[in-house]
Amino acid sequence: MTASVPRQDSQKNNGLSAKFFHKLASGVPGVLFTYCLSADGSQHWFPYISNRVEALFGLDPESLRRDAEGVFARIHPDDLVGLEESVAQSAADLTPWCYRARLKMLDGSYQWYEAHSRPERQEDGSTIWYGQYTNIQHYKSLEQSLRESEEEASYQAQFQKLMARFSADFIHLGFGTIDECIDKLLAGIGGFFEVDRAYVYAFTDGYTHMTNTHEWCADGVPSLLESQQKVDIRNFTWWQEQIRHMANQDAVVFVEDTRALPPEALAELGLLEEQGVRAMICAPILVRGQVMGFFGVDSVRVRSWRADQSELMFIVSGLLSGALERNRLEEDLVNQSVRDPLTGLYNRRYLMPRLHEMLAASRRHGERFCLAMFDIDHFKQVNDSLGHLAGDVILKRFTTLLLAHTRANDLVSRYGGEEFLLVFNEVAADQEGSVVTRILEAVRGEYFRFKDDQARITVSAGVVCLSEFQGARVTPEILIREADKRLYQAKEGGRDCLVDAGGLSRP
Ligand SMILES: Nc1nc2c(ncn2[C@@H]2O[C@H](COP(=O)(O)OP(=O)(O)OP(=O)(O)O)[C@@H](O)[C@H]2O)c(=O)[nH]1
Repeated sequence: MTASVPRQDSQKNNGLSAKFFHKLASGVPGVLFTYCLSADGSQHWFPYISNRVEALFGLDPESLRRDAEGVFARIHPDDLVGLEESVAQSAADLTPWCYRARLKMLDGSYQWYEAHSRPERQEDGSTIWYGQYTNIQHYKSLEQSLRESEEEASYQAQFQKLMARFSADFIHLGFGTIDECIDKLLAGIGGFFEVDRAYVYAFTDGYTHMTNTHEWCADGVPSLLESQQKVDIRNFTWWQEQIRHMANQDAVVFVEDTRALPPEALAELGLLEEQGVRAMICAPILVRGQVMGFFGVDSVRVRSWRADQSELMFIVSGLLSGALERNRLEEDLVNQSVRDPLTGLYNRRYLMPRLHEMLAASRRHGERFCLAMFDIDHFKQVNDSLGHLAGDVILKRFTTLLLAHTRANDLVSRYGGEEFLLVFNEVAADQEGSVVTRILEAVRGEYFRFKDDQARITVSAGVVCLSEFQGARVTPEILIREADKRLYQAKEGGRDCLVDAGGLSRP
């Protein structure tokens, strides 16, 4: 359809009716036309096209009567091939030609038009269509906004569904499963928001440091969890300001392009650049009214967040806040029931089931451990001479010494009044005493201060190890009874000493 040939006006002989027809055509909203395509498809023209084509597209009807190319040049490039194919098809089988395409208007914008026409074959083999095309932009816009609102409704519905699922997970949270639940939530939300990272951070008191506690990363996005432990944020001026906003105004931190951050965020920008973060949103996590941390999402590209993204972030951070608050309450309750309030050490209620578990594990895997029972010597005298409060201070100080001379995975508990029980992994043969010896020596060298008074105390210990029982079935009660018996022997032996399988020794 490239060549053009001058044509005679086929309606030349019909002056009167043509005049009438022009009037009629100028009254209808669309463009009326007859369109002719030569038999070989090489030439096309509009024998008639109503004058509105000039007002709408600035095209001269006269020249279109010779060559239709002017109209075709106005068709949106994405619609042109399909339109030409549909014309060829209609010419081949003489089915009505109906098509929707975008046309370039006088102001340069594209608007949707819909054409309806019927073809007729001419004697010379050419095809002529009689029809009209009308502007359907209004319907298209309506259709588009309908589609968008449907998509929006389905987005909202999916988000609600996701939240409902995670709320149920958090409500039925089993003890010790909160981390797993948070990880699942981050994965679900990260995927839904189509972000590169979703995470939870915890602040230290006074907002001096922050630690990444949970993280989800999209495929191929590197994890930051390990590098984001105890990050010193004291020099992050801008970030400190954001924390204040989160705390006071319940605000979210909303960043669509990190490079547009204000100049005072220079240090923060350095860190974000290092991490490859270009956009982020963070919402506060509040526990008991305090900002304890934040929930955030990152994008490695600049991002235009949804207008309601802040609200959605708040819904997620609210869910996290509730779950963390409840979890903390439960942990407090459990702690209160298994910890001694004076020293903070585990009590007997915690110790006994743990010992059962350790013995069962030892039967399965052959792990050995030892048990040392300590008792402060002449503690009654300390109480009597310095007072009960001074006695308490000594018990607390002795606890600190015990913890300082044991390892994190040793089990330290307050067994009774001034009796403490230490369970520690069996060390090399003949070395069992060394852990206990160190503690006895540390206590002996310590000045216990209370107001203006100071006291020196000693402790005695009875030590028993699992290996002594050579495979015989052992219970926690048997072990404790044996340790207690040896402790008594240590007291009998003059105190400030320990008794183990090898007998009494005084370090
Ligand atoms: N201050 C204080 N004293 C406690 C606490 N629990 C137990 N005691 C005291 O610890 C003392 C233990 O005394 P005894 O069992 O007679 O033994 P002891 O004086 O330490 O003598 P030996 O064990 O034989 O060296 C008692 O006076 C208890 O009242 C506590 O929580 N605080």
